[in-house]
Amino acid sequence: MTQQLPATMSQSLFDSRADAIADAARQLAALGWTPATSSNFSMRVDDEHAAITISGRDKGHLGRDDIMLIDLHGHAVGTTARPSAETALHTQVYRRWPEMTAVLHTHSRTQSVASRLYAARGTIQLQGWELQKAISGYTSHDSVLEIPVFPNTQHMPDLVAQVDAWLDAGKPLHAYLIDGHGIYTWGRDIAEARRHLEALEFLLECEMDLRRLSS
Ligand SMILES: CSC[C@@H](O)[C@@H](O)C(=O)COP(=O)(O)O
Ligand SMILES: [Zn+2]
Repeated sequence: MTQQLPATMSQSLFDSRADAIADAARQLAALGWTPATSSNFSMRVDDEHAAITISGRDKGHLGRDDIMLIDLHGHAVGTTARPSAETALHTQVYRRWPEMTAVLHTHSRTQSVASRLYAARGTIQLQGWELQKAISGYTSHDSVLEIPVFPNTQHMPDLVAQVDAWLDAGKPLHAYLIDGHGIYTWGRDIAEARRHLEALEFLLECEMDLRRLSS
């Protein structure tokens, strides 16, 4: 793949983002959270651009050539490659929160099963778990951490609209599940996004264990 960069963007900047995405993806794939080419990952590069995984690639074996540049409206920049089918969900985060620089989307079994279990309710309310404090802004296990579960659709504008509606209602949002699909979360840097993802995976496992053991 040939990736032409804008004149104002250095190759080393783009490469550092591509390498960080590939590293994170490899580690998440090793955990079994990106089966069968699923999942997608991105990082902000500057105020107008992000680096994102090319659609359909094996996320456990990404190299620089599997990452491409887009603008914050999801258009390819300097390449004919096709960005992730779910690019609109990444650019939505970058447009809404200038401080966010990484978006991670995975398809673990836990995320997938939890999304189905709680889809009818439309939300998972986590409370009482110490690990809630791994989510930025949460300082106590006592607070309620609410993760919405949106219906799945192949039509990205509908998903984007559901996320917008949640935020426009003034509700906090650090992550969301999509029914039968997976999870999206983000962070001010990729380490924060990973911390959110790992904490949420753990919290969803705990909730489902509790449900299983108390039924
Ligand atoms: C391989 S099925 C999963 C896809 O439909 C999609 O949900 C996904 O996560 C990966 O899509 P991609 O276009 O590679 O970013
Ligand atoms: Zn997906």
